[in-house]
Amino acid sequence: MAKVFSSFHVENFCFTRKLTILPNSPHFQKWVPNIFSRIEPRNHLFELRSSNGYPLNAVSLQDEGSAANPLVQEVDFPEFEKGDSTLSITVVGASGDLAKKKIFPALFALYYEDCLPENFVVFGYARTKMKDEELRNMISRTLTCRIDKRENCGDKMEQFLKRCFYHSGQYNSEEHFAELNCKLKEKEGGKLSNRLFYLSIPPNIFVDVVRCASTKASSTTGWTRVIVEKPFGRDSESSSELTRCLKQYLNEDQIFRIDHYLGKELVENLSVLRFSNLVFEPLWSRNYIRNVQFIFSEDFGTEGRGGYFDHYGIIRDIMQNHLLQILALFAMETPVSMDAEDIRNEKVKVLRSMKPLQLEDVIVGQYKGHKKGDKLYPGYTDDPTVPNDSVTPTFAAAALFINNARWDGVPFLMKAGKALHTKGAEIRVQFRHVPGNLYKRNFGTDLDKATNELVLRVQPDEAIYLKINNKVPGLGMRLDRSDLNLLYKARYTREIPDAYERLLLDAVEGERRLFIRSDELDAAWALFTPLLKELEERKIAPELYPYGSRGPVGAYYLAAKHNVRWGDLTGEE
Ligand SMILES: NC(=O)C1=CN([C@@H]2O[C@H](COP(=O)(O)OP(=O)(O)OC[C@H]3O[C@@H](n4cnc5c(N)ncnc54)[C@H](OP(=O)(O)O)[C@@H]3O)[C@@H](O)[C@H]2O)C=CC1
Ligand SMILES: O=C1O[C@H](COP(=O)(O)O)[C@@H](O)[C@H](O)[C@H]1O
Repeated sequence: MAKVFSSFHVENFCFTRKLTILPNSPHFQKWVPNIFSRIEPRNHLFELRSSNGYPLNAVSLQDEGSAANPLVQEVDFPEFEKGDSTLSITVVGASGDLAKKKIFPALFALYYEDCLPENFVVFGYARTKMKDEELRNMISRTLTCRIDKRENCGDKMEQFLKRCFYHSGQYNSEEHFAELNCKLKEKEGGKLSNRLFYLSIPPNIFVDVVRCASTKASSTTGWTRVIVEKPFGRDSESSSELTRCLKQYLNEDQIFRIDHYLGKELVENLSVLRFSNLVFEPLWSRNYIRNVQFIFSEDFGTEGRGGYFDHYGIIRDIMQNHLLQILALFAMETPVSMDAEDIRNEKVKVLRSMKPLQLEDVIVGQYKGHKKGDKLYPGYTDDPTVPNDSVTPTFAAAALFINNARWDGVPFLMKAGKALHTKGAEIRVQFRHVPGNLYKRNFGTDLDKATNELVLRVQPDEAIYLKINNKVPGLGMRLDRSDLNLLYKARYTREIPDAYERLLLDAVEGERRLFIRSDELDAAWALFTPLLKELEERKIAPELYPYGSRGPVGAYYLAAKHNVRWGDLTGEE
């Protein structure tokens, strides 16, 4: 008979029990049985951080149920010895930019934080010939991450590097993946093994790798999962074809399509802000919101990635995925729960309710060379890997609409560009004017300056601030716009994990909430594909803007057409 308890503390827990959530707790009904999965502290009752038999270190569970009405139950579970399973993470494309910049640092940070199971190994796989030692040198040489300044970083790094190995092979060679399989088995030592492959490679070789890895290097005892980087296709057709090909070798639940913006702290917080604060959700509709802006800006060009970029352009690189995903989270209806399927169901509904994008809803731009002082900044087409007559946009602004009861008529504006004056990403919510505003004359003729604005600064310097009108202290009545400001670095001492850390951990734990489901992807492509076709078939010339500027003026006209004034990432108004 299962033992029932209402409060529980676990120290160095080694998967000797399973906790299950009783059915009288509706939030938890979908909790996956059989495995220990991370439960988000979504009802503030638990935080479990482990999966599939891996040790949990110093986890504290607190249950607010009572003995009469318990929420947690301990049930029998076959005893597992500590360390009975292994996890391998194979980074395919280990010699590449993303692997060096993001994936290895994220793995090290997870290791440092004790988030990875006791038995885990990292394999690098690529064509470049390298010995294990060379991979280790590459990792330690290029590794910069938030852990750098921490205590014991050097010792931890030594331990981490001992777990890193390399295998050189072709991406379409079953034989080479069979060799990798042998090396993996050797490290696993006959234990139950779970395998995660991270495809950090150009998309044209995704299918080859998935074929070889799934036929020759899948786990035979545990799970096999594959993280697929973007771009996931270039349009509806190629994306469906890619999904079809991958599904010859993998089930949907093995595919983790990553969009690293979903792993950013502020983006994760969007749902918390909306659904756990009474002050926001009632305002979250056309009744109070005038427009919403999603802004992405980089102060550098496509340096070093021109060849890739020219095939995709900024709409595919940033808008169709990162900004659209944030928009969907922003605009979705309240999900039944915070479970992956419930959230993704709501996001798909938003995407499918969107008005088809037309040429008139978009403006495109491309940066040109610009001399500032002594320094000459190159234009996009100065890159030798980019054709001189390329019309690929490095900047785009778009006005999108959601045809549903909540958002009818509200412009959702997106703006994304490279080689602009600043780097940052923000969500800006501009509220309507106060009807019959008693202080109208204090604002002169520009009532826009009097409206409230909620800003979620995704990066850099994560912050949430609300612009409100306030009386300037003193005699007389003068108003100004001030900020209620939640600046993360002032409020929290904890470091913000990199998006790749969060997403890698989620993939290890089988948490799919922040990964893209295939129907979401279809809906996202359905929205952008006709527009992209038209832009490309008609070879619409982008408006040129100088490197380091604020982008094409066309973006201002587009916004003005919808009665919108862009917010400024630098805070200037
Ligand atoms: N870099 C970034 O900031 C971001 C990248 N991405 C995506 O992540 C993936 C990896 O990106 P990134 O690391 O920049 O890519 P790279 O161009 O650096 O490629 C990664 C590795 O793949 C191999 N490779 C490169 N080109 C080819 C080719 N034509 N045929 C076969 N193998 C090739 C190379 O390894 P070897 O020659 O040793 O086999 C290379 O080291 C891509 O899908 C990219 O779109 C997504 C977001 C950001
Ligand atoms: O996916 C991509 O994202 C990066 C920007 O990511 P960030 O986390 O540094 O903001 C962008 O530079 C790249 O072009 C794009 O492919």
